[in-house]
Amino acid sequence: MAQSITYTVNPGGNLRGEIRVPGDKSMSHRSIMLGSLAEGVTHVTGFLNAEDALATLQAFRAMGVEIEGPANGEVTIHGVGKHGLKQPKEPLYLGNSGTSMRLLCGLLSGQQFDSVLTGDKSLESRPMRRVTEPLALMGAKIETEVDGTAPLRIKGGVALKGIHYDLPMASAQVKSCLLLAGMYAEGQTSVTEPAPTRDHTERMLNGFSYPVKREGGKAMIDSKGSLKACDIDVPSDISSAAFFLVGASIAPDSDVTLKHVGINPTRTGVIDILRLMGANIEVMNERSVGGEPVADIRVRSSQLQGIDIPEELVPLAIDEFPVLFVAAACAEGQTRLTGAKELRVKESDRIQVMADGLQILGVDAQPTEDGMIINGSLIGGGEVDSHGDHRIAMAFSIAGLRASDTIVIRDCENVNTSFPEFRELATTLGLNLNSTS
Ligand SMILES: O=C(O)C1=C[C@@H](OP(=O)(O)O)[C@@H](O)[C@H](O)C1
Ligand SMILES: C=C(OP(=O)(O)O)C(=O)O
Repeated sequence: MAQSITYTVNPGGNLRGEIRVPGDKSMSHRSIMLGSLAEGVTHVTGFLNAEDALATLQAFRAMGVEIEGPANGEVTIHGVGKHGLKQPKEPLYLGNSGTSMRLLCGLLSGQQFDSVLTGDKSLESRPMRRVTEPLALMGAKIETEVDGTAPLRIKGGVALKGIHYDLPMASAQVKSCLLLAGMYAEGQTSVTEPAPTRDHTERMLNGFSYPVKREGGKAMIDSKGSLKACDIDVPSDISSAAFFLVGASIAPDSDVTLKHVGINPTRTGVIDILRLMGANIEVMNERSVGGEPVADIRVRSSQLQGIDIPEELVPLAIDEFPVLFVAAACAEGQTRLTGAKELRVKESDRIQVMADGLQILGVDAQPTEDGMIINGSLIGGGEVDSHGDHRIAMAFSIAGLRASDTIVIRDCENVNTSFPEFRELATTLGLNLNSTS
């Protein structure tokens, strides 16, 4: 078992400086998956060297793909083609990573061999029927535990057929799972989403010359294409940048520039929400890198105001709510989030766990079934539990900038799943954060 890490944040301070946060997690996963299935050698730069992305990388190595790196963010993938994966000798262990499990579940349903997907305690308690049910409609044979959780036992050698599926929830993982299965299905597979979600799978498939058609909220794929190796430059992860977008907004006298951040419009809800709250955020040097928009982002302190968060922004900021709740705690007036039930089935129940922690710190935070109501107030000190959820650990670290006393955060080891350099970069900018194990 991983060592238990505790963060201690001394109150106050400000954030100043220019940094580049690590590579985008969603794109790093997909670069390994698609690079492995491509014909030829794919070079990736900016790859996220963190546990979740490495879980995907190891899974493909276990299926016979030669992958060099990561070294300084560079990964070289010797693609085996769409039908070249080999049966893994052992179950594929995917750690804490929901994206790895759900996307792989679709991809492996179309292979000729059987496979088993496992994960840590958190991942093995997350709902998987959202992928196994539509895959079953395509003909896939997958066994789950009785409550629909992993381990997932996937039968190979099954003939998949294309379906149309209306997603019941806005989920890029479910959409991507079905598109990947659709690469092995007879006829067309199409997915309609109830609201836009991150579209890295569609963009990257096109980057690998695999046709994916899009019409409004519908994405369509069939099995006729093949993937051609390409070079991928993964930009910085806006979900990691988000901690500093909030931190520099709430801490007085702050001025931070975040370099080379991915600003795909399906990911920038955090900027929109913070701007609605009155944040001072400047998006500079916008450019396109490998089919994805990228920019440098400057953020300076401001007095945030409470708002009703527009529901259409929820899927576009889905991973940023833990730290947005901290922003709301520092805002003047009330902030209300609705339409965010999905937060309850992430690495932890992010509504309950954030509400519990904020209440311990003296904040008036009331959880609701699908969101939270927060009345801005002073943040005190205390001891909170991240429940092994990386984003909760980092969100409470940022709260320290406006706390009146020390905040102790338990169970922070999973920061390594998405942002191993968090403590180092945060302290470089000015956060008083110590880590002990
Ligand atoms: O497709 C992806 O890379 C992701 C999709 C989102 O999950 P859902 O599809 O479950 O909303 C997000 O929370 C996760 O961190 C990454
Ligand atoms: C929800 C997350 O990731 P995943 O679903 O891949 O575990 C996240 O990184 O916040």
